[in-house]
Amino acid sequence: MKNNNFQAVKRILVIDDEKNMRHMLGVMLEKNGYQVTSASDGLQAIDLVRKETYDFVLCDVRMPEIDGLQFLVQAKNSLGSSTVIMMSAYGTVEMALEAMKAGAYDFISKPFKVDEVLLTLKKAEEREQLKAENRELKKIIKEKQEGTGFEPIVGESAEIKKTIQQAQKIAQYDASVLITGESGTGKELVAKGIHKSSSRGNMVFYAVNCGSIPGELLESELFGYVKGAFTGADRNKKGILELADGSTLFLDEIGELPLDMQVKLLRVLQEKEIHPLGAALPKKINVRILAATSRTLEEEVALGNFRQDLFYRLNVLTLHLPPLRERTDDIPHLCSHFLRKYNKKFGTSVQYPKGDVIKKMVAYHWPGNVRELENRVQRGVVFANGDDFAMESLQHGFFQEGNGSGIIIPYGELSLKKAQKILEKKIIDRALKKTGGNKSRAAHILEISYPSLLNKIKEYGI
Ligand SMILES: Nc1ncnc2c1ncn2[C@@H]1O[C@H](COP(=O)(O)OP(=O)(O)OP(=O)(O)O)[C@@H](O)[C@H]1O
Repeated sequence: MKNNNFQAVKRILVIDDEKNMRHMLGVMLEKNGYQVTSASDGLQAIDLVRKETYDFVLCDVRMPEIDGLQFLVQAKNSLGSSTVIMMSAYGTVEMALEAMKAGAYDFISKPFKVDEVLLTLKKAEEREQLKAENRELKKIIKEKQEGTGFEPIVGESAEIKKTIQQAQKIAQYDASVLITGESGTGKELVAKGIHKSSSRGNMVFYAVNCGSIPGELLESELFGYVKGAFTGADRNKKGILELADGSTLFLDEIGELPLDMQVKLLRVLQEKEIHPLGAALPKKINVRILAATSRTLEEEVALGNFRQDLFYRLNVLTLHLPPLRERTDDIPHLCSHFLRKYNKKFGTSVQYPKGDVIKKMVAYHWPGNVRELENRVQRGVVFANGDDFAMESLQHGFFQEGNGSGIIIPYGELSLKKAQKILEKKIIDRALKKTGGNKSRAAHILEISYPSLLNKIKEYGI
């Protein structure tokens, strides 16, 4: 584990095979306020930079075992933002220049004066400070130009504001996220926001719906394959996990992922590596997984459809998107937003729906959530009469539940048992609709136990 703690004192690693040189540099640098660590060869230095973070590395060019250039190449991934300065003796300047091409900041020629070393370090420090300021300014400009990534999410309700606040926090941690919520509540929109406002925000956002790819294609789509892996594999193909290397992958409907794929995904999360079909060796990748589900994964775990270990892995940072019926304050804002969107798209100027329609919309249970609202507004614009919103697009289906009980007992049925079953089936149906398929909440509304609801669902084939 790297120690990346903030340090006010600058840390420096001196790599030189000459003991006297290490000693002289150590004394001189410590006297000037640096915290010095020494390594007598490149291999030992690689080990050190893997474990610790250094602000500067002063590295001799010519050394036994591996030379300074080889050290630079082999330690590249571990050096991070360390500034490397090469020390070259007579005859190794060429190599020092090569090292600069490979990423070293500067070189100083041996023998050098103490001031020369200090001046080079000072220059490098100033450059680092300028770079950091530049990064900060770029970030501010980017945020000003593009916003934080959550602007497309419309809503003024306390619920959605809280969700966005949580999402903004979550975005800063480079960990997997599980986003739950009924279909159409905006899980993908929030995932995009998390990606955009994260450190990976400049990269392309990748998304896959696990339920929409046939099982037999899923593995090659996600993990890729090498030429000859199976009949028809006439070239290497990168999977989406590899394409998303360095970026974010949104896995929608993760609950639909077949069990064998769940094992493979767990490996991605644990080992940070993928194994393309037919490949001899695994490949290291660095992808941030944002998974979403409209199912209750705890239930899927209990039913044996979802691996518990994968669930725990994903369930570290979670975000729940409340259904639209639980944040009805958003309805008028969303309605205006979609009206503007489709007026712009179709070049129309359809007016906001008149009358007490908003009241009715607020009372409706919105099983398809924001997506349903968007579709209804779009239809209202398309079928508008002049500038008058087509009201039937909003009203259709709104009052279905109010038209009588909707429960039909066959004429002449005298068995109380059978009538009770019909009634039970209908009420369970209704409760499941009301909770968007969430069985534990449905059981609560129905005032029966969860296992009893599962039994009835099975019995009635719901
Ligand atoms: N708060 C919101 N503001 C604006 N548009 C929204 C909002 N929430 C959802 N939408 C829109 O509604 C549609 C559905 O959203 P999205 O695809 O993000 O939902 P989802 O929860 O991922 O759905 P599913 O589970 O079915 O994939 C999209 O067109 C999205 O842009």
